[in-house]
Amino acid sequence: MSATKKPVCIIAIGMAGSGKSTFVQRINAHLHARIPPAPPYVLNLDPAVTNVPFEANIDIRDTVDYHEVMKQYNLGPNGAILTALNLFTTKFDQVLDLVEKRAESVDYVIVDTPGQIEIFTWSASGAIITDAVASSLPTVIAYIVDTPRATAPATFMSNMLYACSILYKTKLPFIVVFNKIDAQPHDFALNWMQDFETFQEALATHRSTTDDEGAPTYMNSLMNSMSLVLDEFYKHLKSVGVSSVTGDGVSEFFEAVEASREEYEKEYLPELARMRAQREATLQKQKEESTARMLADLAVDRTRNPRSALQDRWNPQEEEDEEDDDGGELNIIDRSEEPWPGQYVDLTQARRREDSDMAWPRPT
Ligand SMILES: Nc1nc2c(ncn2[C@@H]2O[C@H](COP(=O)(O)OP(=O)(O)OP(=O)(O)O)[C@@H](O)[C@H]2O)c(=O)[nH]1
Repeated sequence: MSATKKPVCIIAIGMAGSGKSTFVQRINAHLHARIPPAPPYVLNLDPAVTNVPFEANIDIRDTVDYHEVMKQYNLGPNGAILTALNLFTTKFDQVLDLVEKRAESVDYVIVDTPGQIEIFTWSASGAIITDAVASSLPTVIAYIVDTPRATAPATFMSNMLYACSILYKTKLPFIVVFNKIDAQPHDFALNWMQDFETFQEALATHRSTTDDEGAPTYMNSLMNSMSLVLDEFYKHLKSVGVSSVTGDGVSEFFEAVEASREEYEKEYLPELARMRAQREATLQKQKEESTARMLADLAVDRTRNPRSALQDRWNPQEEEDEEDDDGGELNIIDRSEEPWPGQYVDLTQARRREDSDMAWPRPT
């Protein structure tokens, strides 16, 4: 790896049971088996997972105790996963520091995300982590699909709509990983993606897409329209078929990752720079507008009320006089340094104290 070449970060996202953890284990093993070995840097962001089938370099479970979060905040499982992720995100700068220290020696950083997909994809923490990683390393989303389950057109469509929403949210290079091809080859999915009419036929012949009288159901017509929308999304999509169990397709996956690195550099980075410049320009414009508004308000006030405006002007002489009065400093009084701090003095009983030079009034 050249000194300037940064590692690619692969963020593995997928519905529960899609085989995400098995996939992460498989690509981890694949990189270890390379000649020479290229062990990746692995992050586990799932606080609730009991067994991680791979050796994670950074594990959220070492930082946050998910069961303790449940108890302390009185939360259910999903709330606790989200809270654990939020807590971990507050320390994510340290994680990035550790990752950056390894940037010279690793080719890949792999991130496994919580099993409940929406906790990562639709939470502020997920967005913060993704943005933080993507602004320092070339980053690609690996969206894992359970291929045997996606043979039902409706499941396929909902998976693809989800993928599409993540793509539009992150704007990062995206690889759809059709997993479990040992159990179900993914050519049907490629067909559906290349030719939407084939998908519509599959929809029409699928039992649940017609009602009792044989007319297309609401879901059927919705999905027909959606497949037209998704057609555009499919055109820009990389997809590979993988078996996390046998290792089939893993090399093709890494070819897609390398292509994604180029895509990140050509498309995402300039876009990121453009967005940052735009954000700064907007902020600057807002600042200028609010200053101009304030000055305009002041001008109106002065025209309406010229006498008080005159009095309100800064007079350096006045300031000098004031400084003379109190030495120009705010005096902080520390009462604990008084001779008898906070002491109640009964004047009728007062006796002269040795260290006092005050003449106390005597009762008559
Ligand atoms: N046949 C086959 N089964 C697989 C493959 N990948 C994963 N599985 C199985 O799918 C099930 C789910 O796999 P996990 O890796 O636990 O899935 P996950 O998405 O991490 O699940 P969560 O822990 O809920 O996030 C397990 O029984 C795996 O053995 C594959 O490529 N082929």
